[in-house]
Amino acid sequence: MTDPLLRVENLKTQFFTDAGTVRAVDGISFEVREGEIVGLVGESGAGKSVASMSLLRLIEDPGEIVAGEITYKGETIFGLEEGPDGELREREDMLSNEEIRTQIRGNEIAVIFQDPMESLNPVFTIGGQLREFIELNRDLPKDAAKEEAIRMLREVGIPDPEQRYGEYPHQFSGGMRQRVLIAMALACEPSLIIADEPTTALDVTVEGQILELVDELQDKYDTSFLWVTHDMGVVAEICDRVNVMYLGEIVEQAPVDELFHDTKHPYTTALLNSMPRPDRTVGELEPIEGVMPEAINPPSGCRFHPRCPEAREVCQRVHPDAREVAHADGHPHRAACLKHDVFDAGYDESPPLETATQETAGVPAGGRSTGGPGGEDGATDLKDSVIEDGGEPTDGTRSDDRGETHE
Ligand SMILES: Nc1ncnc2c1ncn2[C@@H]1O[C@H](COP(=O)(O)OP(=O)(O)OP(=O)(O)O)[C@@H](O)[C@H]1O
Ligand code: NI
Repeated sequence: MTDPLLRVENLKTQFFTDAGTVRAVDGISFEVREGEIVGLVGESGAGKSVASMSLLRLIEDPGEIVAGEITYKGETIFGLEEGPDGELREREDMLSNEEIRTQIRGNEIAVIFQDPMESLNPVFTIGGQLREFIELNRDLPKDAAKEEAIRMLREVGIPDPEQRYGEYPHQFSGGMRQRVLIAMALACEPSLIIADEPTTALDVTVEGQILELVDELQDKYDTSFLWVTHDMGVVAEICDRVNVMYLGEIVEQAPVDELFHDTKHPYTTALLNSMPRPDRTVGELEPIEGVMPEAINPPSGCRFHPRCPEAREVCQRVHPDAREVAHADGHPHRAACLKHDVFDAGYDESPPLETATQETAGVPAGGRSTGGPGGEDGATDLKDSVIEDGGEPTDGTRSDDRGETHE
């Protein structure tokens, strides 16, 4: 296999606040290969945005990348080595801020954020901003840049682009503005686009259209994406492979079909069970019990154990790293859960823990069995629907969960 486009190894990003050290990203490893759409999914506060900002070294004070390695096309975006004094220092071959700004950002790796109004200036026309961006980044004369801007607007499905070119951001709908940002991201033909919840603020129909557009453009330009979302429905729609994040860690990593059909981490199961689906009424949804703890003081052992229906005593003590538990489509399926044999942690012999989830899960109406050896029926349920209904696992009900899971 060829080298991945982007390789992230054991990345740690922390914020040094008065209240303590926030371990926002705590040792994550993943790759994005050429032409892939890779998901980063998890609840609010999991560390998805901090992880994606770290990739372009956009973390600001009091935050800092404290460990790990980020490699893009063989270039070191971040890396540490031990200096002569024994202290860690930045590696010599690490790109400078200037190099990141001029050679990587925009040209090689573009970013699309959730709120287009943050990226678009309200006092300049859409076309003017896009043209200027193209002029600066592609070294084209004004006329050619304008032509290219109009072409890009058409490419992302803005009707009547010559006309809309002269309009201001407030004259565009949310979905149209997001299309403009996609045009801007694509304008320099980057190899990788990092998209941080770019469709979260949109209604479901518009979101669907944008996801379709991304799929099309991805096919055409062979751009790779790192797609950040809290929504498993979005993951099912566009991702090839997915990383599930919980409290700063990647707890499961697999090709998307494999993740949905053969879920290996109870947190992923919980995320999938909390996802609206056409075959379920809202009343049948099972919200994940409890709230994610603070990243300042994460729980001992497995960080998910206080909320996990399958937690055993050992899960309080032993911290699982993500290990390969299966292999699918030429990719490893990794999970950080002690119940798997590869951990050899004595899970089977360990007494079940009384977690909040297990107490409430006993209520018959919930339909979910208590933890213990047979506690995987959540996952079994899911096998029947999500993928089999043709990649449309969600419907109009999806917007319902937005307010609750994001912000
Ligand atoms: N500037 C900052 N100072 C202190 N803590 C921060 C800062 N930025 C982020 N954090 C913390 O880092 C952790 C991860 O935040 P992050 O924004 O990456 O989560 P997320 O997964 O993107 O969530 P969401 O879905 O809400 O966007 C959180 O605990 C957050 O409070
Ligand atoms: Ni975020």
